[in-house]
Amino acid sequence: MRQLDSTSTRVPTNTAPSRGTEPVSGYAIGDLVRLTCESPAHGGAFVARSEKGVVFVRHALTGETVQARITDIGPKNRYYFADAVAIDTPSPARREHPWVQGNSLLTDEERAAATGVKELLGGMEYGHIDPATQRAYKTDTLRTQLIRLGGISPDSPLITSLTVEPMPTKDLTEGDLSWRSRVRYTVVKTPSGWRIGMYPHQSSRAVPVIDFPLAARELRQLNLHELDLHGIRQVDAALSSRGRILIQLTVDPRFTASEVSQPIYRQAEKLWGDLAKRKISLFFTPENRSNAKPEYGVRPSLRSPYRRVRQGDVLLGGGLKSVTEDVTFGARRFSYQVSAGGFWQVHRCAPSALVGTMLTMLRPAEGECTLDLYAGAGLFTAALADAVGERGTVVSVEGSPVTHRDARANFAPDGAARSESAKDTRIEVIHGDVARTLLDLKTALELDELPHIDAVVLDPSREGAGKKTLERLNKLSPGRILYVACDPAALGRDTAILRELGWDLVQVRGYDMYPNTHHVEAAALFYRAPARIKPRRIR
Ligand SMILES: C[S@@+](CC[C@H](N)C(=O)[O-])C[C@H]1O[C@@H](n2cnc3c(N)ncnc32)[C@H](O)[C@@H]1O
Repeated sequence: MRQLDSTSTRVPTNTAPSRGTEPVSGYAIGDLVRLTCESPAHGGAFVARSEKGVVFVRHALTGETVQARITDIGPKNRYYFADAVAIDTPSPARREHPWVQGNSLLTDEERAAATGVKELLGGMEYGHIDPATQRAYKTDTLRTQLIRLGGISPDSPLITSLTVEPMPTKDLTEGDLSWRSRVRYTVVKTPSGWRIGMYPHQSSRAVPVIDFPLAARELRQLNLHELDLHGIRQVDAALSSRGRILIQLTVDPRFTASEVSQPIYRQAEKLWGDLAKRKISLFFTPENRSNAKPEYGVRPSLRSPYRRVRQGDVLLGGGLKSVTEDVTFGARRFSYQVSAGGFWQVHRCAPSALVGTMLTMLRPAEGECTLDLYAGAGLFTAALADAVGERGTVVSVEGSPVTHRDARANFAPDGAARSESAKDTRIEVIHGDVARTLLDLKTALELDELPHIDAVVLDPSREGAGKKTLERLNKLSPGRILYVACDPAALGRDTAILRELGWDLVQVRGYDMYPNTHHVEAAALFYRAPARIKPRRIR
């Protein structure tokens, strides 16, 4: 552990500036300062006030006095960013960080001795906090964004009864770790070859990563850091609910997939044995497909059964370029095709938890017309179709071409994601931008090509849906909206817009879907004002 001698190091304290004194000059990057941390800020740092301005301290806890190294400076020296490197008064909620590369209390030398890499990595910025306290911070963040940005009263039962709920850990091997069924690494050049890498916080220079405890055990056991990934730009590894592993390797545009795939395949065989037997597929695909050189008929290995691949792609090992994901909710089971590089929820328990939440909050009923906006491969589409049945309708809208292709396959007449009761349900799978598609849906409503819309699921990416999309959605006069949010600030902003448009927030739930990071998921139900149901919390 880092030993700091505060008498020999410049360590200002965060006492308030006395009136009439000269303005103090700012901190410099690398300065070591002693600070007392207050509440968590959106983004994972903790607010500390000093005579030189506000400092956002990462790797700290509320109430702790820490010694922190300044890592970045905001405009006009108005605020600073710092990493806690030693703790003077540890919080009882502090625990040892489970990841050497993410532990800010180790010195560069200690991290380098353990892993060969000295830099501190992001991606697990709440790893030093016990899980209950992490959830308390996330509850606070969610409430704050709904109050400050969404305009909800702090006294509203929506706020006072809101708590971020834990995700089930039954499928996890190590409690609140190993929840990621998907991991993405960049590739970095090192003296020993090209290795998987991650970015330190606020850095554009990636460094090698040796292990990542949030990844599923099956993915960690691959020891991907041992592969020399010459010619690869990015690695996306996925573990399916059926235990298959699909690794997409995005090929640097200076190479072709056939050039780089064989050396990597040979290393993979040495590391993992027979890939087909171990159900591991390697899928090499050009970074920018439009620039990819056509490679007619290139099949570097015939050990795996022949599968159709696009020109320029190479598929080895288990021979899969998509996996099947099974999601169960109660007695129901939905199956989905998800391609390499296509969107799927990263927490292994998230798909079933989110489907359950959607069904209990939105309550789609037989015969209803529903929209699934930002639908991905159709996680909610399948459950909506099952609920509305053969007399009902689901319109599923997704913008990414790869993920849209998955949705099309999933909801084809014989698609795997259609349950028995959804065999004849009208499911429109649309590829397009949500805002743009809402204009087409308005026309379809006017032409009676679509029945009145009863219920909407809205699950946008981190930036939220935004004003244009919500205004257009409002013009369709749907009955109720379930907003699934992965960013509390975006949910706060969009809540304010919906309220201005005449919608009431009637129920909200939060989930700790990204343990050991500061991220949090929420589901918020809106009814057209005046609310048709009383705010309450459904368990
Ligand atoms: C948070 S994901 C949710 C996907 C899905 N609901 C699920 O849970 O699996 C958001 C999805 O919206 C898509 N997306 C983002 N912006 C979009 C836009 N403007 N129009 C259409 N789709 C968009 C992304 O490709 C991504 O698949």
